Amino acid sequence: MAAMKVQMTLTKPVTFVTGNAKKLEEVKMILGQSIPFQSLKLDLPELQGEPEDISKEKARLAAKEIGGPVLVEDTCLCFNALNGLPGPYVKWFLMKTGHEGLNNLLAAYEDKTAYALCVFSLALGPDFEPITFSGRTEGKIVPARGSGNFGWDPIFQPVGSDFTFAEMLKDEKNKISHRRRALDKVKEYFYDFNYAPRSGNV
Ligand SMILES: O=c1[nH]c(=O)c2ncn([C@@H]3O[C@H](COP(=O)(O)OP(=O)(O)OP(=O)(O)O)[C@@H](O)[C@H]3O)c2[nH]1
Ligand SMILES: [Mg+2]
Repeated sequence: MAAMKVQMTLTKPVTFVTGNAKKLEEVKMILGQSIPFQSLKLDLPELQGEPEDISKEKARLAAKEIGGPVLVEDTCLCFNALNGLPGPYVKWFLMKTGHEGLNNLLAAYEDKTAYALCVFSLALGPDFEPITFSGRTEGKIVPARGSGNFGWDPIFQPVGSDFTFAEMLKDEKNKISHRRRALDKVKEYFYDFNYAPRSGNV
C-alpha cells in the first residue's frame, strides 16, 4: 500500500525574513513558483554560536514578530585552516577588512580551502520549534575577481570551477550554491508534507 501523504495546512503563506536584498533576489530565483512565499525586510538580532543555533534563533524571533510561518537563513563562509571561522561572523570581517583582509587571514596557511554554508530555518509559527535545512558548497579563497555586488562572492571559487561566484552568471551560481542546496531540501520538505495554504492554490 502506498504511504499516505500528510497534508500540511498553513494559515498564511510563509514569510521569508531577511535584511539582505541580495539573498532575497537569489531565493526568489531559486524558489520560483515552487513555494508560495512573501518577504519582509527586517534585520534581526543574531545570537553568537553554531550556525544552526543562530539560524533557529532568528526563526524564533521572526515567528514571534510575524505571528505566522517564517523562513530565515544564516550564511557562513568557513575557512578550513581556521576550523570554520569566520563562519557566521563573516559579515563583520567583510565589512571591517574587505576582500583583501579575508584573504590575509589565510596568509599564514597553505590551506586556502573553504566552504560556504547556508542554514535555512522554517518555523511554522511562534509556538513551533524551527526545523533546519543546510546546504554546503566546497571551494577555496582567492584574490577578488568578478563583480563585487554581493558580499564575498568575488573571493570564493567553488571546487570544479575556474570562476569565482562573482564571475559566474547568476544561473550558474544558483545551480551549485550553498543557498540552492539548502533550498532544494526546503522544497523537498514542502513537497513531502503536501503543503497547501489554507486559502489558496499552490
Ligand atoms: O558573496 C556572498 N554570497 C552569498 O551567497 C552570500 N550569502 C550571504 N552573504 C553575506 O554573508 C554574510 C552573511 O551574514 P547573514 O547570514 O547574517 O546575512 P545578513 O545579515 O546580510 O542578512 P539576514 O541575516 O538579515 O538574512 C553577509 O555579509 C551577507 O551579505 C553572501 N555573500
Ligand atoms: Mg544577519
